[in-house]
Amino acid sequence: MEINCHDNVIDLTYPQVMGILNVTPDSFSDGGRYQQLDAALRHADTMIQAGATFIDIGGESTRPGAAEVSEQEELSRVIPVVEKIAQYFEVWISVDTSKPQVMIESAKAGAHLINDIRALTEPGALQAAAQTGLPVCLMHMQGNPQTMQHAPSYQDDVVNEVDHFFTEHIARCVNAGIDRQKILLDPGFGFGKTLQHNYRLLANLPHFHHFGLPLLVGMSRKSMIGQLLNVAPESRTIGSVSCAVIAAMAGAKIIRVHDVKQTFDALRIVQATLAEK
Ligand SMILES: Nc1nc2[nH]c(SCC(=O)O)nc2c(=O)[nH]1
Repeated sequence: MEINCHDNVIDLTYPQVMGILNVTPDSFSDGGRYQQLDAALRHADTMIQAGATFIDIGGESTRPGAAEVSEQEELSRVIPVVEKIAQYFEVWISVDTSKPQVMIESAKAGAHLINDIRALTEPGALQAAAQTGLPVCLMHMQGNPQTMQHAPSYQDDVVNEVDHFFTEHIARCVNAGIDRQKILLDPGFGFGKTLQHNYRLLANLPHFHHFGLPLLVGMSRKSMIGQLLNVAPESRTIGSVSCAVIAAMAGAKIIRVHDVKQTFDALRIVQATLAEK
């Protein structure tokens, strides 16, 4: 399994690490630390040195209750970082955005992947993503960041509802001219899910392999770990790596994390194990 962008191909036979770079003032676990360009580039370099294949740049915090960010503000946060990382580093650049203009400008600046927690549902986003020609990650979310954690519930089993969501949004993307082989799927841990919903999705990740598309997962330092361990986000590394190993052993191909070195080392163990299956 692989993904490609402008003749860059990433072999996804084994799971890869995506390092999180929040260039926001209010992200839940590292908000404000990388808002300055030099700090952002230093952190990107650290994560690349630690084994990250992707760097995911986010200019809008999606923490429940986080402030909305204007298009201009998000562009001013994200584009300079994309430009400099593309200029100085050999790494796949993912941009975590729902805004069409941020997608377009990021592609021009050298991004390789569009990562949209709203699955290209904002006005103009689908057309913008198709126009860039970049691979896209479609993530499931119930509701929106402001309301999604107010008693999430599913009529059917959460796995079946996420599966239906993927079917619907893959078709929507293909109809808009996006190559099906450029789509990645993500169940959206913590986005409109209870603790049980999150672990039901983790326990049943192999269910989604029937789409024949790479799975991207993001559980790093999230409340699905905090609610079990009762520790602050920066103390959830072991829980996060545990989730990464479970997901990678279940066939997830891209693991989106804060703790790159620890996850990279754990995925080396996973790779040695999967190679002997
Ligand atoms: N694809 C994808 N993108 C994401 N962006 C965030 S922002 C909240 C946080 O990092 O806790 N989460 C995710 C995720 O789970 N999957």
